[in-house]
Amino acid sequence: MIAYLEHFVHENDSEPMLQQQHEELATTLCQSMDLEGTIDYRSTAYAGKDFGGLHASTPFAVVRPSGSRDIASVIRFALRSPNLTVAARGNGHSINGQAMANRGLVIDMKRSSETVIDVVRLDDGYAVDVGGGALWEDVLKRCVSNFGLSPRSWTDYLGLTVGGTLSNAGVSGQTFRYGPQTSNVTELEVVTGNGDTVICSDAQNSELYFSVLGGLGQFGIITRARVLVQPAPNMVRWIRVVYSEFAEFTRDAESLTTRPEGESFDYVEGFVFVNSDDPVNGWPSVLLDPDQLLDPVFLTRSANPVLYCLEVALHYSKGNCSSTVETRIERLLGRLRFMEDALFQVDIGYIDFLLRVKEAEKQAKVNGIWDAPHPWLNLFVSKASIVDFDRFVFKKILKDGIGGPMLVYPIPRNKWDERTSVVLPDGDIFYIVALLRFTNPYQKSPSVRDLVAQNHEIIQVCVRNGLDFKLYLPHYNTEEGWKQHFGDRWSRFVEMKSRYDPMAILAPGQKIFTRHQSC
Ligand SMILES: Cc1cc2nc3c(=O)[nH]c(=O)nc-3n(C[C@H](O)[C@H](O)[C@H](O)COP(=O)(O)OP(=O)(O)OC[C@H]3O[C@@H](n4cnc5c(N)ncnc54)[C@H](O)[C@@H]3O)c2cc1C
Repeated sequence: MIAYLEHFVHENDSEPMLQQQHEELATTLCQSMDLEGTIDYRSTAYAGKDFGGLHASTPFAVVRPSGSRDIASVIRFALRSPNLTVAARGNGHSINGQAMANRGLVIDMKRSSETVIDVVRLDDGYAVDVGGGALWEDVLKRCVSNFGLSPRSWTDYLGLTVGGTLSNAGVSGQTFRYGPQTSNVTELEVVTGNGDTVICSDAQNSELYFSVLGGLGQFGIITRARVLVQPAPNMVRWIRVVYSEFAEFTRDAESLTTRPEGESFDYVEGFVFVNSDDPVNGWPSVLLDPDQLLDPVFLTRSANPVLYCLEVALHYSKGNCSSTVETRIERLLGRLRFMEDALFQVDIGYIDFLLRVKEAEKQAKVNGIWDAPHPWLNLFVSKASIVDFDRFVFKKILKDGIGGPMLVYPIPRNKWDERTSVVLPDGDIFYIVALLRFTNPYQKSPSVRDLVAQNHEIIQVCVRNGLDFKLYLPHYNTEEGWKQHFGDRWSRFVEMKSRYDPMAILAPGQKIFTRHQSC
């Protein structure tokens, strides 16, 4: 069987398979792997693309497993082959081909199961067990509607899978309080690159557990996660305030993200925008409600090329006394030094707040910019370097905007578990910087190649000026790049790889290791 497969993987480059051959192969492979799910050789094009739209590949086949047993079978099958690789594909929302397997097997995790959620009682609260392929959006809806519970730590956009974000970190405006999503699970079920299905946690198989969290899919495929939850509020006051000076913005943002619970908002983020009336990059991007009109007076308030918006939110319940909520918000806002009257706010349902990017997605799909390439760059920049980053990058290189959000907000390091595979810059506080570029296919705009080059320029400027930073959702093409990224944690990463995926079968699209050839 393996020899038969190799024939198709390697020798049939120029001869497309006939439909009958496809079907024969699918049936034979399904039997050989003993799959309960399906394998598809024809409708595979989607698995050779991703949200970034910068890379393409040709998977050999897409497997739609019925559960973790199928996933283990696929990995064991690949282990027996001379050089097959296996990529778990969450929702393919990576930028640089990380979920691809050129000529390998792509496991479509999103279709692996329905989002079935079981509540688990812990000593000090509750958690839910969810499949690795579940979309966070579905987890949210089911947790709230079935149990009145909600995960504590989110990403801004919820069309991402549980396994996909846990393989990176998963950050958003709640990270300052609860840590990234990798700090908000207590147990995982993982199918390793050896084909073993292992339950792991802090107390059980902890080496695998911490390697997998933020492990870029290198050690195993997450088939289930136990996610911490808490009672869900039903309303949110969503507020944006504007600063003309970076120092004041960072002072207030750092203060809000390091105060004890009860003395701050429930969500804190921030972004940089252009001091103009440009609808995408300028002041209009700060408005929270289409009915809010921009007062022209704001446009003349500051001579700075870019301004800073602090975005905060407070949870409350419809039953709360409105004057108590107002008093709390006034007290919290009263300690901030934003530009006078540059305050915008709306009340919104909790689920709508968490799904806020979905609205933008709908609009972007209509405009064609959702499906166009996204040369995004995400960084963690230490507090010690963020002023220089503002000076060199926001105020110079990006002073005209990027056609999308330029997020920047602080995170205390003590909310991260240093035993996971995620690497962070030094210091007690670092900033998340996300340059979320959108390119408009219908308008004259810089080429994607120029934007990728600008990302390289930003990285080079950071390196040349000695800024302390790490790439988030990292992407390197050379081993040297990865070694530098991991620094003194590289040898541990390599050791864990040799233990849990010794043939380097998993997540080849990360381009960290090369599949070992079997004889
Ligand atoms: C619109 C948008 C908004 C975003 N917002 C945020 C945000 O606010 N915060 C944030 O932190 N990130 C954000 N991201 C980035 C996102 O977290 C990552 O791109 C994530 O990898 C995408 O999830 P996915 O489920 O599509 O994974 P994929 O892109 O499909 O996979 C990512 C990597 O994880 C591996 N993988 C996937 N599933 C599993 C699994 N079950 N087990 C093991 N490995 C697996 C893949 O092989 C691949 O290497 C955003 C991305 C987009 C496109």
